[in-house]
Amino acid sequence: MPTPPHTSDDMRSLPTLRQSLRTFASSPHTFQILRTIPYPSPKLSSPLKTLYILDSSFNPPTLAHLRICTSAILSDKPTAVPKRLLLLLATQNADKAPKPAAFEQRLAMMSLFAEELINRVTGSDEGKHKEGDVIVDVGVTKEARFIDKAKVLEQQEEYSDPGPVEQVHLTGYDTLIRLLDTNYYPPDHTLKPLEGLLEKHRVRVTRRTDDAWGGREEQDGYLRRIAEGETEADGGRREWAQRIELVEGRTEGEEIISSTKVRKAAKGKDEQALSKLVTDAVASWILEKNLYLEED
Ligand SMILES: Nc1ncnc2c1ncn2[C@@H]1O[C@H](COP(=O)(O)OP(=O)(O)OP(=O)(O)O)[C@@H](O)[C@H]1O
Ligand SMILES: NC(=O)c1ccc[n+]([C@@H]2O[C@H](COP(=O)(O)O)[C@@H](O)[C@H]2O)c1
Repeated sequence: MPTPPHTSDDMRSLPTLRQSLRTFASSPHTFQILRTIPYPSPKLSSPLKTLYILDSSFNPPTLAHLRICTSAILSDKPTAVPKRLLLLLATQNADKAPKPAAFEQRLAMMSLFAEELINRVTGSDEGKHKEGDVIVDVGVTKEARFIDKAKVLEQQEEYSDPGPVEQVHLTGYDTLIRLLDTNYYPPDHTLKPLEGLLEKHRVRVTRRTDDAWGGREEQDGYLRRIAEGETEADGGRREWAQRIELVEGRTEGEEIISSTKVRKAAKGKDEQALSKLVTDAVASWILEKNLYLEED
Protein backbone atom coordinates (compact mmCIF):
# COMPACT_ATOMS: atom_id res chain seq x y z
CA MET A 1 0.00 0.00 0.00
CA PRO A 2 1.48 3.43 -0.88
CA THR A 3 2.70 5.34 2.12
CA PRO A 4 1.01 8.69 2.67
CA PRO A 5 3.82 10.85 3.96
CA HIS A 6 2.27 12.18 7.13
CA THR A 7 4.37 15.02 8.45
CA SER A 8 5.13 15.82 12.03
CA ASP A 9 2.27 18.38 11.94
CA ASP A 10 -0.20 15.89 10.39
CA MET A 11 0.58 13.53 13.26
CA ARG A 12 -0.37 16.25 15.76
CA SER A 13 -3.69 16.89 14.00
CA LEU A 14 -6.40 14.68 15.47
CA PRO A 15 -8.89 15.26 12.59
CA THR A 16 -6.20 14.25 10.05
CA LEU A 17 -5.38 11.11 12.02
CA ARG A 18 -9.06 10.25 12.47
CA GLN A 19 -9.54 10.47 8.70
CA SER A 20 -6.46 8.31 8.05
CA LEU A 21 -7.74 5.69 10.47
CA ARG A 22 -11.18 5.72 8.80
CA THR A 23 -9.61 5.27 5.36
CA PHE A 24 -7.47 2.42 6.65
CA ALA A 25 -10.40 0.72 8.43
CA SER A 26 -12.51 0.71 5.28
CA SER A 27 -9.65 -0.46 3.05
CA PRO A 28 -8.89 -4.14 2.42
CA HIS A 29 -5.36 -3.58 3.73
CA THR A 30 -4.27 -4.99 7.05
CA PHE A 31 -1.18 -2.82 7.48
CA GLN A 32 -0.21 0.74 6.73
CA ILE A 33 2.73 3.00 7.52
CA LEU A 34 1.51 6.46 8.49
CA ARG A 35 4.77 8.20 9.23
CA THR A 36 8.44 7.55 8.52
CA ILE A 37 11.22 9.50 10.21
CA PRO A 38 13.29 10.81 8.55
CA TYR A 39 11.14 11.39 5.46
CA PRO A 40 12.02 11.15 2.64
CA SER A 41 14.27 8.37 3.88
CA PRO A 42 17.92 8.71 2.97
CA LYS A 43 19.26 6.46 0.25
CA LEU A 44 20.32 3.29 2.05
CA SER A 45 24.06 2.65 2.15
CA SER A 46 23.36 -1.10 2.17
CA PRO A 47 20.22 -3.23 1.96
CA LEU A 48 18.01 -3.47 5.00
CA LYS A 49 18.71 -6.70 6.88
CA THR A 50 16.81 -6.32 10.14
CA LEU A 51 13.49 -4.80 11.02
CA TYR A 52 12.74 -4.31 14.72
CA ILE A 53 9.06 -4.21 15.58
CA LEU A 54 7.43 -3.01 18.76
CA ASP A 55 3.82 -4.00 18.60
CA SER A 56 1.76 -2.44 21.34
CA SER A 57 -1.46 -0.71 22.29
CA PHE A 58 0.67 2.40 23.05
CA ASN A 59 -1.93 3.44 25.59
CA PRO A 60 0.29 5.42 26.09
CA PRO A 61 3.92 4.75 25.02
CA THR A 62 6.09 4.56 28.15
CA LEU A 63 9.74 4.72 29.20
CA ALA A 64 9.66 0.90 29.28
CA HIS A 65 8.78 0.89 25.57
CA LEU A 66 11.59 3.41 25.01
CA ARG A 67 14.09 1.18 26.76
CA ILE A 68 12.96 -1.89 24.81
CA CYS A 69 13.52 -0.03 21.51
CA THR A 70 16.76 1.77 22.31
CA SER A 71 18.32 -1.32 23.85
CA ALA A 72 17.53 -3.34 20.71
CA ILE A 73 18.86 -0.67 18.35
CA LEU A 74 22.00 -0.03 20.38
CA SER A 75 22.69 -3.73 21.00
CA ASP A 76 23.71 -4.13 17.39
CA LYS A 77 26.99 -2.59 16.17
CA PRO A 78 26.64 1.12 15.18
CA THR A 79 28.15 0.12 11.83
CA ALA A 80 25.37 -2.41 11.15
CA VAL A 81 23.23 0.20 9.46
CA PRO A 82 20.64 1.06 8.31
CA LYS A 83 18.47 0.07 11.26
CA ARG A 84 14.75 0.27 10.95
CA LEU A 85 12.18 0.14 13.73
CA LEU A 86 8.44 -0.12 13.33
CA LEU A 87 6.20 1.15 16.11
CA LEU A 88 3.07 -0.81 15.36
CA LEU A 89 -0.34 0.03 16.75
CA ALA A 90 -2.64 -2.97 16.80
CA THR A 91 -6.15 -1.67 16.27
CA GLN A 92 -7.40 -5.12 17.23
CA ASN A 93 -5.89 -6.66 20.33
CA ALA A 94 -5.82 -10.41 20.95
CA ASP A 95 -7.08 -9.89 24.51
CA LYS A 96 -8.05 -6.34 25.36
CA ALA A 97 -11.21 -4.43 24.40
CA PRO A 98 -10.53 -0.89 23.05
CA LYS A 99 -10.09 1.56 25.92
CA PRO A 100 -9.21 5.21 26.18
CA ALA A 101 -7.35 6.93 24.66
CA ALA A 102 -8.73 7.00 21.13
CA PHE A 103 -6.49 5.53 18.47
CA GLU A 104 -5.75 8.97 16.97
CA GLN A 105 -4.44 10.15 20.34
CA ARG A 106 -2.22 7.08 20.57
CA LEU A 107 -0.86 7.67 17.05
CA ALA A 108 -0.09 11.28 17.94
CA MET A 109 1.81 10.10 21.02
CA MET A 110 3.62 7.39 19.00
CA SER A 111 4.84 10.04 16.60
CA LEU A 112 6.14 12.27 19.42
CA PHE A 113 7.71 9.19 20.99
CA ALA A 114 9.35 8.25 17.67
CA GLU A 115 10.94 11.72 17.41
CA GLU A 116 12.28 11.45 20.96
CA LEU A 117 13.54 7.93 20.29
CA ILE A 118 15.47 9.01 17.19
CA ASN A 119 17.07 11.80 19.20
CA ARG A 120 18.15 9.28 21.82
CA VAL A 121 19.89 6.93 19.42
CA THR A 122 21.46 9.43 17.06
CA GLY A 123 23.90 12.14 17.99
CA SER A 124 27.54 12.84 18.38
CA ASP A 125 28.26 10.58 21.38
CA GLU A 126 30.32 7.50 20.83
CA GLY A 127 28.25 4.39 20.23
CA LYS A 128 25.38 6.41 18.83
CA HIS A 129 24.31 6.48 15.22
CA LYS A 130 24.65 9.15 12.58
CA GLU A 131 21.49 10.94 11.51
CA GLY A 132 19.74 8.88 8.86
CA ASP A 133 21.22 5.57 10.04
CA VAL A 134 18.10 4.81 12.06
CA ILE A 135 14.68 4.96 10.44
CA VAL A 136 11.51 4.77 12.53
CA ASP A 137 8.07 4.01 11.11
CA VAL A 138 4.73 4.53 12.81
CA GLY A 139 2.21 2.05 11.46
CA VAL A 140 -1.17 0.46 12.09
CA THR A 141 -2.39 -3.07 11.64
CA LYS A 142 -5.69 -4.90 11.89
CA GLU A 143 -3.92 -8.16 12.75
CA ALA A 144 -3.88 -9.14 16.41
CA ARG A 145 -1.51 -12.10 16.42
CA PHE A 146 2.23 -12.01 15.81
CA ILE A 147 2.12 -14.81 13.25
CA ASP A 148 -0.29 -12.79 11.10
CA LYS A 149 1.60 -9.52 11.54
CA ALA A 150 4.86 -11.20 10.54
CA LYS A 151 3.29 -12.44 7.29
CA VAL A 152 1.82 -9.06 6.42
CA LEU A 153 5.13 -7.30 7.07
CA GLU A 154 7.00 -9.81 4.88
CA GLN A 155 4.83 -8.66 2.00
CA GLN A 156 5.54 -4.92 2.34
CA GLU A 157 7.88 -3.47 -0.23
CA GLU A 158 9.62 -1.32 2.40
CA TYR A 159 10.49 -4.46 4.38
CA SER A 160 11.32 -6.94 1.64
CA ASP A 161 13.22 -5.03 -1.03
CA PRO A 162 15.71 -6.03 -2.36
CA GLY A 163 15.84 -9.27 -0.33
CA PRO A 164 14.33 -10.93 2.72
CA VAL A 165 14.49 -8.94 5.92
CA GLU A 166 14.73 -10.62 9.30
CA GLN A 167 12.10 -9.36 11.71
CA VAL A 168 12.93 -8.98 15.37
CA HIS A 169 9.74 -8.75 17.39
CA LEU A 170 10.32 -6.83 20.61
CA THR A 171 8.14 -8.01 23.47
CA GLY A 172 8.02 -8.23 27.22
CA TYR A 173 8.08 -11.55 29.05
CA ASP A 174 4.30 -11.55 29.59
CA THR A 175 3.82 -11.35 25.84
CA LEU A 176 6.23 -14.25 25.19
CA ILE A 177 4.01 -16.42 27.38
CA ARG A 178 0.99 -15.40 25.32
CA LEU A 179 2.87 -15.89 22.03
CA LEU A 180 3.49 -19.51 23.02
CA ASP A 181 -0.01 -20.14 24.37
CA THR A 182 -1.92 -22.71 22.27
CA ASN A 183 -5.23 -20.98 23.06
CA TYR A 184 -4.42 -18.39 20.38
CA TYR A 185 -4.14 -21.02 17.63
CA PRO A 186 -7.52 -22.54 16.83
CA PRO A 187 -8.80 -24.86 15.53
CA ASP A 188 -6.00 -27.33 16.37
CA HIS A 189 -4.62 -25.43 19.34
CA THR A 190 -1.01 -26.45 18.72
CA LEU A 191 2.12 -24.30 18.34
CA LYS A 192 2.70 -25.44 14.76
CA PRO A 193 1.43 -22.11 13.26
CA LEU A 194 4.44 -20.42 14.91
CA GLU A 195 6.88 -22.23 12.60
CA GLY A 196 6.84 -19.46 9.98
CA LEU A 197 7.60 -16.79 12.57
CA LEU A 198 10.22 -18.60 14.63
CA GLU A 199 12.13 -20.16 11.77
CA LYS A 200 12.61 -16.95 9.76
CA HIS A 201 12.44 -14.29 12.43
CA ARG A 202 13.40 -13.65 16.04
CA VAL A 203 11.84 -12.48 19.28
CA ARG A 204 13.74 -10.20 21.67
CA VAL A 205 12.09 -10.47 25.03
CA THR A 206 12.63 -8.00 27.85
CA ARG A 207 12.36 -9.54 31.31
CA ARG A 208 9.41 -8.19 33.21
CA THR A 209 10.20 -9.12 36.76
CA ASP A 210 7.40 -8.25 39.13
CA ASP A 211 4.80 -10.01 41.27
CA ALA A 212 2.67 -11.02 38.33
CA TRP A 213 5.34 -12.63 36.15
CA GLY A 214 7.91 -13.95 38.61
CA GLY A 215 11.58 -13.25 39.02
CA ARG A 216 14.59 -13.61 36.77
CA GLU A 217 15.14 -17.30 37.53
CA GLU A 218 11.57 -18.22 36.72
CA GLN A 219 11.72 -16.30 33.43
CA ASP A 220 15.09 -17.79 32.42
CA GLY A 221 13.76 -21.24 33.41
CA TYR A 222 10.88 -20.89 30.96
CA LEU A 223 13.26 -20.41 28.03
CA ARG A 224 15.47 -23.25 29.26
CA ARG A 225 12.50 -25.59 29.31
CA ILE A 226 11.69 -24.70 25.69
CA ALA A 227 15.32 -25.57 24.81
CA GLU A 228 14.86 -28.89 26.63
CA GLY A 229 11.88 -29.71 24.45
CA GLU A 230 9.02 -29.03 26.86
CA THR A 231 6.82 -27.46 24.18
CA GLU A 232 7.30 -30.32 21.72
CA ALA A 233 4.21 -32.11 22.97
CA ASP A 234 2.25 -29.05 21.74
CA GLY A 235 3.94 -28.92 18.34
CA GLY A 236 6.72 -26.51 19.37
CA ARG A 237 10.41 -27.06 18.57
CA ARG A 238 13.35 -26.95 20.97
CA GLU A 239 15.39 -25.04 18.35
CA TRP A 240 13.03 -22.10 18.76
CA ALA A 241 14.80 -21.26 22.02
CA GLN A 242 17.71 -20.06 19.87
CA ARG A 243 15.43 -17.60 18.09
CA ILE A 244 14.25 -16.12 21.39
CA GLU A 245 16.57 -13.80 23.28
CA LEU A 246 15.84 -12.78 26.88
CA VAL A 247 17.32 -9.43 27.84
CA GLU A 248 17.43 -7.35 30.99
CA GLY A 249 14.53 -5.08 31.84
CA ARG A 250 14.41 -2.90 34.88
CA THR A 251 17.13 -3.47 37.45
CA GLU A 252 16.44 -4.41 41.07
CA GLY A 253 14.85 -1.51 42.94
CA GLU A 254 14.01 0.42 39.78
CA GLU A 255 10.44 1.57 39.36
CA ILE A 256 7.99 -0.80 37.62
CA ILE A 257 6.62 0.87 34.49
CA SER A 258 3.40 0.02 32.66
CA SER A 259 0.84 1.91 30.61
CA THR A 260 -1.72 1.14 33.32
CA LYS A 261 0.45 3.00 35.84
CA VAL A 262 0.71 5.98 33.49
CA ARG A 263 -3.06 6.14 33.06
CA LYS A 264 -3.46 6.18 36.85
CA ALA A 265 -0.90 9.00 37.22
CA ALA A 266 -2.62 10.93 34.43
CA LYS A 267 -5.99 10.56 36.11
CA GLY A 268 -4.53 12.16 39.23
CA LYS A 269 -2.76 14.84 37.11
CA ASP A 270 0.39 13.71 38.91
CA GLU A 271 3.06 15.44 36.82
CA GLN A 272 5.90 14.18 38.97
CA ALA A 273 4.83 10.56 38.63
CA LEU A 274 4.29 11.03 34.89
CA SER A 275 7.82 12.35 34.43
CA LYS A 276 9.16 9.00 35.72
CA LEU A 277 6.97 6.92 33.44
CA VAL A 278 6.86 8.61 30.03
CA THR A 279 9.00 10.82 27.81
CA ASP A 280 8.69 14.63 28.09
CA ALA A 281 6.70 15.15 24.90
CA VAL A 282 4.28 12.33 25.74
CA ALA A 283 3.78 13.71 29.27
CA SER A 284 3.01 17.17 27.87
CA TRP A 285 0.56 15.72 25.35
CA ILE A 286 -1.27 13.70 28.04
CA LEU A 287 -1.64 16.76 30.26
CA GLU A 288 -2.49 19.18 27.47
CA LYS A 289 -5.17 16.90 25.99
CA ASN A 290 -6.52 15.83 29.40
CA LEU A 291 -6.08 12.17 28.55
CA TYR A 292 -7.12 9.33 30.86
CA LEU A 293 -9.16 11.47 33.27
CA GLU A 294 -11.98 8.93 33.02
CA GLU A 295 -9.74 5.92 33.59
CA ASP A 296 -11.08 3.47 36.21
N1 LIG B 1 7.91 -2.58 31.90
C1 LIG B 1 8.00 -3.45 30.91
N2 LIG B 1 8.95 -4.43 30.92
C2 LIG B 1 9.04 -5.33 29.91
N3 LIG B 1 8.21 -5.35 28.84
C3 LIG B 1 7.25 -4.41 28.78
C4 LIG B 1 7.10 -3.40 29.78
N4 LIG B 1 6.05 -2.59 29.43
C5 LIG B 1 5.59 -3.07 28.26
N5 LIG B 1 6.29 -4.16 27.86
C6 LIG B 1 6.09 -4.96 26.65
O1 LIG B 1 5.83 -4.10 25.57
C7 LIG B 1 4.84 -4.67 24.71
C8 LIG B 1 3.67 -3.72 24.56
O2 LIG B 1 3.25 -3.36 25.85
P1 LIG B 1 1.79 -2.93 26.24
O3 LIG B 1 1.30 -1.90 25.32
O4 LIG B 1 0.93 -4.11 26.49
O5 LIG B 1 2.17 -2.23 27.63
P2 LIG B 1 1.59 -2.51 29.07
O6 LIG B 1 2.32 -1.55 29.95
O7 LIG B 1 1.69 -3.97 29.41
O8 LIG B 1 0.08 -2.09 28.87
P3 LIG B 1 -1.15 -2.07 29.90
O9 LIG B 1 -0.60 -1.60 31.23
O10 LIG B 1 -2.12 -1.14 29.25
O11 LIG B 1 -1.64 -3.50 29.99
C9 LIG B 1 4.41 -5.99 25.35
O12 LIG B 1 5.11 -7.03 24.71
C10 LIG B 1 4.85 -5.83 26.79
O13 LIG B 1 5.18 -7.08 27.35
N1 LIG C 1 -0.38 -15.14 20.38
C1 LIG C 1 -0.26 -13.90 19.97
O1 LIG C 1 0.16 -13.63 18.85
C2 LIG C 1 -0.66 -12.78 20.89
C3 LIG C 1 -1.17 -13.03 22.16
C4 LIG C 1 -1.48 -11.94 22.97
C5 LIG C 1 -1.28 -10.63 22.52
N2 LIG C 1 -0.80 -10.45 21.29
C6 LIG C 1 -0.58 -9.07 20.79
O2 LIG C 1 0.51 -8.50 21.48
C7 LIG C 1 0.38 -7.07 21.46
C8 LIG C 1 0.58 -6.50 22.85
O3 LIG C 1 -0.49 -6.97 23.62
P1 LIG C 1 -0.97 -6.28 24.98
O4 LIG C 1 -1.24 -4.84 24.66
O5 LIG C 1 -2.21 -7.06 25.36
O6 LIG C 1 0.17 -6.47 25.94
C9 LIG C 1 -1.01 -6.79 20.87
O7 LIG C 1 -0.87 -6.50 19.50
C10 LIG C 1 -1.73 -8.13 21.03
O8 LIG C 1 -2.75 -8.32 20.07
C11 LIG C 1 -0.49 -11.47 20.47
